[in-house]
Amino acid sequence: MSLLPTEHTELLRFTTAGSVDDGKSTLIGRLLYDSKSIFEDQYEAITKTSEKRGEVGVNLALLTDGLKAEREQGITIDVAYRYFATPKRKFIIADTPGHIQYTRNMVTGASTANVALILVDARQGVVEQTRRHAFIASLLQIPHIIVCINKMDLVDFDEGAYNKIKEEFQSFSHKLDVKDIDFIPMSALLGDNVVDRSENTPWYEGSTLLYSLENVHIGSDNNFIDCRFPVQTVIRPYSDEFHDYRGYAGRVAGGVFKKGDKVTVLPSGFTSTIKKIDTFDGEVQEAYPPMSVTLLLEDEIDISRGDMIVRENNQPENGQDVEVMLCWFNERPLQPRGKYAIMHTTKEARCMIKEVRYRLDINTLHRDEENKTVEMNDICRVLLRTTAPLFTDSYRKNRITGSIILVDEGTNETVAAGMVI
Ligand SMILES: Nc1nc2c(ncn2[C@@H]2O[C@H](COP(=O)(O)OP(=O)(O)OP(=O)(O)O)[C@@H](O)[C@H]2O)c(=O)[nH]1
Repeated sequence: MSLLPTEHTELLRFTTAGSVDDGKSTLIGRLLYDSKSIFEDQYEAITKTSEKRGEVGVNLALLTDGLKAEREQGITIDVAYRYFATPKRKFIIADTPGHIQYTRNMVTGASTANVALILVDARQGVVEQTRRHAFIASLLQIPHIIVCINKMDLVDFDEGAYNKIKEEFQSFSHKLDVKDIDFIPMSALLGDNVVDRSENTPWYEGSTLLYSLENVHIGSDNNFIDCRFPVQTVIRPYSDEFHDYRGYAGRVAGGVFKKGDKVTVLPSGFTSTIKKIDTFDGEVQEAYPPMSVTLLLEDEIDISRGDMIVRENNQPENGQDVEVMLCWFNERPLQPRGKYAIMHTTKEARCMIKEVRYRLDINTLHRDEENKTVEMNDICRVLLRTTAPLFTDSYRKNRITGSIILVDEGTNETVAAGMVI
């Protein structure tokens, strides 16, 4: 039996969040090292660098320092992605810097994550940043949160310290919309409860971080109920062999599509039946998220990029007024009644910010309806008016059909990400 992950091994995406120096880099380094995901030569290189710097022991944070350097060069790469695998799962880590202003980094890194790791320094306890990160994780509907209570070695692995932080976190997280929260006492530096069970926390009955990451149930993180297929490309090869081939390629955003299913195409409203489902590896009988497939229909109907294939009795919202929670990314503040390009699944349109309903203070969750100036990293609720109808679901129901992005047409910069309410 091969111990290497196969292409069918489940993929889990997670993001890390914490204040500066809570130990994110050390934790990722420890995870990679103890799970044997780094190569000997990398380990030798960081051993040498640690010695040269006169550090005691090997500084595992150096493993991610290359990424840090990259990150610091510019805003465009301020979320660094890292990949590792164990025989059980493949992992993609979105590593975001912990600076106070960097809400947008977390939003970028977390929008597709299954799990968010929120680091807390055991000596500091829950701080403003912790609340902020928990709030963003709930806003982005990250299905699982693991609160990593780190640096337990500096509080003598005291159960009381751990319980106090856990209770403090729970006292505000119950107000947030998070389904699954776990707490793990650990020392990223020494490796306690990261990959190996710690002997220093006999009072802790939960699992190690790697065990949780390998076993957390992510199968139901996707929506398998409401059928949504945004058409990305119409495939119509111009060769004799395929002369009657006409397929619609894209990625399933929700539900299960089966051969023989009756479907409806938006916006035209035409109906047809699925004749065949093709993939890169050949024909399949059914398709579900996040598969990339090509659907072939029984009838010749006019379909183009940005259209959506759904079921007649279960359709998304279809309109030009869209209410969203926006996270503003740009240095130029939001322009009330400003016009932006809007991207939603495979569809592009233009929109105007019709009204800012309120700005949210994410530390207090207070809704400010007086001062509605929205600046970088602010979160606000707005009403958008689009030039063409969008087929949306609430973000709560579907993270793909429920998200939008706003782009400044002049500079081509992404200025905001939004979640449909
Ligand atoms: N004693 C102790 N020190 C730790 C632990 N984890 C990290 N550290 C130390 O805390 C400091 C900060 O760790 P980093 O991993 O660089 O922190 P970070 O959160 O990645 O910092 P930024 O990337 O700058 O946001 C380093 O000196 C680490 O050695 C731990 O579990 N115990």
